[in-house]
This record gives sequence, structure tokens and C-alpha cells, in this order.
Amino acid sequence: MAAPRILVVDDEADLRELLEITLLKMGLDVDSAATLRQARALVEEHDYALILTDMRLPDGLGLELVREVTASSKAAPIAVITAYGSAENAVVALKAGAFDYISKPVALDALRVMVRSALKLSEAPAPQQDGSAPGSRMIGSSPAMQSLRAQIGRLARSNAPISITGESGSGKELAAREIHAQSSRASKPFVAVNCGAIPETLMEAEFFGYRKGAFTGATDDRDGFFQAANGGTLMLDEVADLPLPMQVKLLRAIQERRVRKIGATVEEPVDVRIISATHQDLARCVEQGRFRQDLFYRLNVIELSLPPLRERIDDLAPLVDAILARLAGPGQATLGPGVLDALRAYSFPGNIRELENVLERALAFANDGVIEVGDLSLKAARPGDAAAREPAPAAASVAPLELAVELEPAPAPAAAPVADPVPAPPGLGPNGLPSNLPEYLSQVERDIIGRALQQTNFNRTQAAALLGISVRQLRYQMQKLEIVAPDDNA
Ligand SMILES: Nc1ncnc2c1ncn2[C@@H]1O[C@H](COP(=O)(O)OP(=O)(O)OP(=O)(O)O)[C@@H](O)[C@H]1O
Repeated sequence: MAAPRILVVDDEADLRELLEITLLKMGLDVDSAATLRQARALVEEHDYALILTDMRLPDGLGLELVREVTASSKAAPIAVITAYGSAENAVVALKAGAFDYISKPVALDALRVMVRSALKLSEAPAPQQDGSAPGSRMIGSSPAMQSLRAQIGRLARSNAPISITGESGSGKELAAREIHAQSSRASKPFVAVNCGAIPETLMEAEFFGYRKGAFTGATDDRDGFFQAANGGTLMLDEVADLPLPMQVKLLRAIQERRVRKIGATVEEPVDVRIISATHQDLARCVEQGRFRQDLFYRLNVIELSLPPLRERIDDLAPLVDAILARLAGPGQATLGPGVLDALRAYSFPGNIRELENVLERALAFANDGVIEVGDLSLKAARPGDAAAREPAPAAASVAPLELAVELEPAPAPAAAPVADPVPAPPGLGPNGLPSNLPEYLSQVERDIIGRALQQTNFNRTQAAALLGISVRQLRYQMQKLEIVAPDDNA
């Protein structure tokens, strides 16, 4: 079999030669061009496994070649070589369709990694006729889903950072996994990190790892998320929750493609593709000074927006079938009359995760695996639920099982003093005082947080805003008080 053929486009003879030698040593065939004109002629004539072009050429910009190659039917992966410190150029090239970029002075180890990654693209599994990838878990064939699949297929052929936006539970992580699975990185790890769930003090160690003895308790060397995802994809979920000091460190790691473990003296190269996701408006976070503009610019090279379930309601029936088959076994559960219509009429603020929870709960109530409208619990919260004690907006009407269990009222309160106009909260003794103050306060806090979550349909950002605390504080309290939201177990 012929060796893959690479085209190097650079007017600097020394650099061109260095690249040629490196690629030849990797067992590849190499053509080279010193101008755009020469490059165009070669691209016309041959099929390249990778094109590597400098940004500035004597007769034009490498960016022009990026645009032409990306638009052509051949669509070979094309990577750009950018001058040191010109991050903007790299971002512009990635947006124009470049597969990846490499900065001058060219680090040969990084070059080799990039070339191997490009070569693996041709080995990636081919999409099926409907545009879905083999083994895909993504269900739906609505126009919105078809367009999403096509975008995912294109994005999988690049190393550019992607920012996925979409409502809670709309499938952001699933889309990120799909991109990874269809990419040349598929055989390497996909690591998803919930940025809002890591205590601030542990962040650096979690992301970059540490050396033995770096701090008290560091009894062994440990890798961080970057090392764990090396060669693969690192998904930063709820990226808007990253504290500002960590944003600076993350930006550096992304730009330099190197990280330093805590306590280490040298940096190590890492090759990860970053996919970030949030249900917040990151641009707004930038305006509000909560998110660094430079990091936003770096993460947001390509945007992928996931439609909410209510905007692709045609997908509801196949989704219900697939979820029921997964939960009960194929053909074991069916829908009674009117159930699909009831589901179609519902707005699903929690999207597909909420649909999964609704069906799981309904199955628990269903007789002989036949789900009736009444089993869906789409309208009223159960008596005794936190939501039932407080008027909640219509959208928050589903009483999720897990939270309901967690929010079960505390042991029956003793009678409140007769003169007291306010009913005594649960857990108070006959003297109107709690017998265990910390336990009592935890219960009050648990109850209030539960109500805020119910009212906002488990949107942690909104719940935190209602309570005047940060999302981080809310997550921390939820963890401490063992409040489990339905989506935590999905
Ligand atoms: N198109 C789809 N087909 C089948 N299942 C889906 C689809 N989209 C999402 N799901 C399922 O819905 C659930 C939620 O998806 P996912 O975790 O990807 O959402 P998310 O947007 O990342 O959520 P969050 O905003 O809470 O981080 C998962 O169980 C996922 O497998």
C-alpha cells in the first residue's frame, strides 16, 4: 500500500526542509510548495492525507488555501502553521475549516502527534446512510436532528475547540461523545468533567495532576484530567462555573498545549481536543466579567447548538420507544391511549433527561407494563412534596422521584405552642426548640433548596439566583445535604 501523501506549503526553505525530513522519517510521502500558486496546482493533481500550510505566503494567505480545500469535494484535512503568539490567526483558520494549527517555532513532537491524528481520520468509521455513525446512541430523524448529525460529522473531522450550547438535558454530553466517537481520537479516552462540581481548592490538582509530596496528602504522583484525556477529548461541562483564577490556567494549557503538575518543575505536552458545554449564555458571562474574554474566544471557535426537545417533537415517539426498551426490555412496555399526545403537549424544560425520568417513574406505577396518562404525573406534584407546599410554576410540575424521596418531611413535629401563629417547622420539640440544632437547620436548608430546585425545574443557576448564592455554593450545599436531583442519576 502506498504511503500517505502530505503537502507542505511554506516559503521558508529551512522550515520546509525540517518539516519534509520529519514527515519522511515518519514513513510518509511528501510534496512541497513555496507559494499558493504551486500549492493549488499540486492540490488539483493529488489526493493528500494532510496539507500543512504556513499562514503568510509570498502570493497570498494560507487562509485562502484553507477555504478552498475545505470547500472542495476532496476536503483533505488542512492544518496551518501560525507565527508565535498569533492566537487570533489560529482561531480564524480553525473557524474557516482548518483541521488544526501548529505554532512556530514548530515543536516536532507536537507536529508528529498532529500528523498521526490527521492520518487516523481516514480510518474513522464511515457514517451510515442516514448520517448517523455506527453504534450511535443519538435518536431522532427530525430536520433539527439531521442537521445536528451533519454538523457532528463535519466537526469530527477537525481538532478545533467546540462550544456546545443547549438547555439542560438536551444532549450536550451525548453530542460531545458522538463527535469524539466519529473522530480520529475515538480510540483514546473521552473525559467529561463537570466544572461546577469540583471544589475550587482542588481544581488545579484535578485538572493538571500533582507530584508526590507536592502538598500534604500527595502520597503518590497523580495525573489530572488533561493527562487522562491525552490523545482524546476533554469535555468541560458547565464551563461557565470555572472560577476566574482557574480560567487563566486553563487558557494557558489550551494555548501552549502543555501542562505542569503541581510540584513538577517541567511542563509536559498534552494533546487533547477541548469541547466545552454550558446551558448559560457565555457571552453574557463575559459581559458581566464572570468569564474571561480570551478564554471565551479560545473555547468558542466553533459553536454547536442543541435544539430543545419541544422544538423537535417529531423525535418524541422514537425516543419514547428507545427509552422504554432500555428501561423495561424490548417490547416489555407500551403506552396506553392518549399518552403520546399528553407527552407531546408537555414542554419538557428538562428535555430528554426529563423524558427519561418521567418514563422511569411512570413505569414504576404502570400495571403490566402499560403506561397510562395518569402514570405520567405531568400535572400535579404529590402531596408531601416540597413543591406541593409552595406554589410552583407550571413548568415545574413534574415531581421527580429521587428528589421527592430526599425531601420526605422530617419526623412528625410535635404540636406547636397554641399561641404561635406560625406553624412550627418539623423537628421542633414541645418547647418550640429543636432537640438537635444542626440537624434541624440542615433540614430547613434541605427543604428550601429543594423548593428552589423544584421551582426552577432543577436549573441550578436559576435556583442559586433565587436563593442569592453562587452555583458553586448551591452545588456544595446539595452535596453536603445529600440532595439528589433527578438528572444527577441519569
Ligand atoms: N438524541 C438523543 N437520543 C437519545 N438519548 C438522548 C439524546 N439526547 C440526549 N439523550 C439522553 O438524555 C440524557 C441527557 O443527555 P446529556 O447528559 O447529553 O444532556 P446535557 O445537555 O449534557 O445535560 P446537562 O445540561 O444536564 O449537562 C442522557 O441520558 C442522554 O443519553
